[in-house]
Amino acid sequence: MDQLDLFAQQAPSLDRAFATARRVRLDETSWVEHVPAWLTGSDQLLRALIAGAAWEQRLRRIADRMMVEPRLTAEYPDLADAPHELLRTAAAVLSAHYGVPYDGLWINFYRDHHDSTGWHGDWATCRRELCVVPVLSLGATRRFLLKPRTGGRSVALTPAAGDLIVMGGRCQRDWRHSVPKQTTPSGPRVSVNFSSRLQFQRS
Ligand SMILES: O=C(O)CCC(=O)C(=O)O
Ligand SMILES: [Fe+2]
Repeated sequence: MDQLDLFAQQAPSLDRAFATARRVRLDETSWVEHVPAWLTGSDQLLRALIAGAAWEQRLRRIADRMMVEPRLTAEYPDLADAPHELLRTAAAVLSAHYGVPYDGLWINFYRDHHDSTGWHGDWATCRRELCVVPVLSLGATRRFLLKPRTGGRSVALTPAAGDLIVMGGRCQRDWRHSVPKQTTPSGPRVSVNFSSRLQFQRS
């Protein structure tokens, strides 16, 4: 086994202290936090999810046309069905830290740099005024952008493998987020989005 394989097979470890967290205040009531290297040794998890998650090709209505989403998605409304034990541990650590009981997941697979997700707010999973939505990145580094719903300059984050992005406050109402296509070739990326039934209910 060479150095690279040894590194790739490093045992996974979660930073329960969130020591690297950097919070960006988007406006008076919205924020986003970037936690670099929150999960180290994430390579095995990436491979297990690509190989074993229940991937579906979804359609999305844009204007009056149904478009094939340029990514695959696997949804686990019940955390008990999560396709990897480490995701249940991650949900428990996030719940303790952010004070929200995460009990479900949806996972996205961006097969290469052509895959993307357009500007949106997470309506289906956040109907409360204030939500905390963690997204764990695995695999290739891609740009994660946020911009105000009413327009204006975007804020760019570049989550790498094992980084956590957490959107909070009124971010799902007042801001939009996206993962744009890029011209530079990239390998696969998987994002794990944590949901909570508590946040489904309107407040
Ligand atoms: O892939 C990401 O980092 C974000 C995914 C996302 O925003 C979503 O699925 O709602
Ligand atoms: Fe989203």
